[in-house]
Amino acid sequence: MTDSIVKVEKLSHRYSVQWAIRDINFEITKNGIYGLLGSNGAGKSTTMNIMCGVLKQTEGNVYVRGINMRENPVEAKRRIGFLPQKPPLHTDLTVEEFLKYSARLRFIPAVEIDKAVSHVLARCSITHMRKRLIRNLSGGYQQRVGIAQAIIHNPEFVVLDEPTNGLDPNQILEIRNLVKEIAEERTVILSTHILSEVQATCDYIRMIEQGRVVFAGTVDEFDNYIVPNTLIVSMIAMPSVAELQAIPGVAGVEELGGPKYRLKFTDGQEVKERIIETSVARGWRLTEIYAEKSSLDAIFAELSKQ
Ligand SMILES: Nc1ncnc2c1ncn2[C@@H]1O[C@H](COP(=O)(O)OP(=O)(O)OP(=O)(O)O)[C@@H](O)[C@H]1O
Repeated sequence: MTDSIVKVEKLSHRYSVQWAIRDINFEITKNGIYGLLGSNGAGKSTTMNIMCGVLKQTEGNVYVRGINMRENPVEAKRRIGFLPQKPPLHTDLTVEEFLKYSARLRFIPAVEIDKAVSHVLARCSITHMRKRLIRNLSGGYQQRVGIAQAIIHNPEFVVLDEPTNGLDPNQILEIRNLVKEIAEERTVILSTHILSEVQATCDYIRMIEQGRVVFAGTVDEFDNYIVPNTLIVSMIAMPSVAELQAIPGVAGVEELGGPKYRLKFTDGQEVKERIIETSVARGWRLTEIYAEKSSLDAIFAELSKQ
């Protein structure tokens, strides 16, 4: 069997005249949780809808385990589970009725449906809710039902479009944990416009802006993408701001309270050595100096500009 779990090749889509996504390429060959990150309107849902075969692309191809979604959608979709941005829940059904219905839609043989439903009820911790009408469930439980229908046919690849959108903080944590659990057995790709969501849940990031992929890598690589340009320093004998500013390479000084400063610098590592040397020479008694990591928000803003 091919190593390629999913491959997106030169994918472009135009709704009317305007391109929603343009030339998206990526391949997933390793299990893990992949975050598709982008601001509103970046093209995440369009990409996911095409990957799952619910929208026909204008150009390009999607392969699931080497099967072309356009040419052989039934076979490709067997391997994919999908939770769209608006979960396809029939709210007048009970949880159990809805999952049985989903199982039939996924061609699960009649004799295996009860077992499949029991399995996903347990997996998503909703067994005790199985007789409840979906419309009476909280947002968090409805989302669990949405995830349960996405994995009812035990797909090896699961696509979740903004799975924590609209949930309260406790529900968000619960859904994140559930996503991590289901990813132990399969590959998951989820979309979000929230940076902390990716950091908390995902192993890898694809960032998409204005319909194009602008970053692909691990969460750590993403975090380090922009070289830090600030240092945090603490000193026992605090110098004045003017004295710090006079050190060549220091472009700005911000007092952080206590014996702590944030120094903006312009010329890489050398400035750190200069600060240490000056501190020793003038008896400032430096206790701490480290480069500050760029916040994900800063990286996001930087990448969005490209
Ligand atoms: N059915 C449609 N008809 C016309 N334009 C559309 C349609 N759906 C999406 N678009 C446009 O395509 C672009 C990408 O939208 P898409 O929904 O894929 O983005 P997104 O990243 O998922 O954003 P969001 O998080 O807001 O859903 C946007 O400019 C959007 O307005």
